Amino acid sequence: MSDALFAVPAEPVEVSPGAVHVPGWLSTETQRRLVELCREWSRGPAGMRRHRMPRGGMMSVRMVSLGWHWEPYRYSRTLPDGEPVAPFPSLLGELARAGVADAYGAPLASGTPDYDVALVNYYDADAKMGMHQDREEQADVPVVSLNLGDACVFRFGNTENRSRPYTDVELRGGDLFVFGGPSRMAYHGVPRILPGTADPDVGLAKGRLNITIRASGLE
Ligand SMILES: O=C(O)CCC(=O)C(=O)O
Ligand SMILES: [Fe+2]
Repeated sequence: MSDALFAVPAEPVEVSPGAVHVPGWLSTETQRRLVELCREWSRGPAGMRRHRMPRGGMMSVRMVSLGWHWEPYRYSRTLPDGEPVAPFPSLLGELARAGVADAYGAPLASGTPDYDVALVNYYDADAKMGMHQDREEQADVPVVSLNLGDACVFRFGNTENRSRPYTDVELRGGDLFVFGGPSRMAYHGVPRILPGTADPDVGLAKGRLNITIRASGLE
C-alpha cells in the first residue's frame, strides 16, 4: 500500500477501550477514489436500496452490501430477489487492515479471520441510524468505518443498552473509526448529519457516505 493513500492523520483518539477515532486518515485523493467506487457499487447490479425494518418502517439510510448481503438483521449470499451480491473489493480489506494497524498501533494478529463484507451507507441531510450493535458477524474482528462527504454526529455507547453512557463524536469526511475488543459489541448510531460540511474536492456534492468493513466469520 503506497503512502499516497493516506493523509498525515491526527493522533488516534481512544473513545473507549478498543474504540479509536483517527481524524483525517484518508488522503483527499483516496477519498475521491472511494466516492467514485461507491457510485459504481451503488449503481449495481444489486445496488443501493433502503431496507425495511422488522416492525415495518423503512430505514432512512440507503445501503449497498459487498461480499455478503446484509439487511435487518442477517447476512445472506443472495439478495431477496435472487440477485448475487457484488464481490468484496480487496482494496477495502487492505484499507481495513491498515486502519486497524494505525488505530491500535499494531497489526491484527496472524490467523485473524479476513475482512469479507462491507456495507456502504448513504445518508442524505435527513437520514439517521438508530442505536444498534453490529452483531450478525460470527467473528470477533474489529469493525472499520471510513467516512466520506458530510460530517455527522456518531454516537458511541456502551455494550449494555442504547442509552447513556455514550460519547458523541463528530466524524468528518476522511476520518477512520475502529471498534473492536471490549468495544466490539458497543451500541452505536448516527443521530444526525451536518449538511454542507464536505470538502468540495472529494466529489460528493451532498450527503455522507460511510463504508463499514467487517469480517463475517461465515463460510
Ligand atoms: O454510518 C455510520 O457511521 C454507522 C453505520 C453503522 O453503524 C452500520 O452500518 O452498522
Ligand atoms: Fe453499526
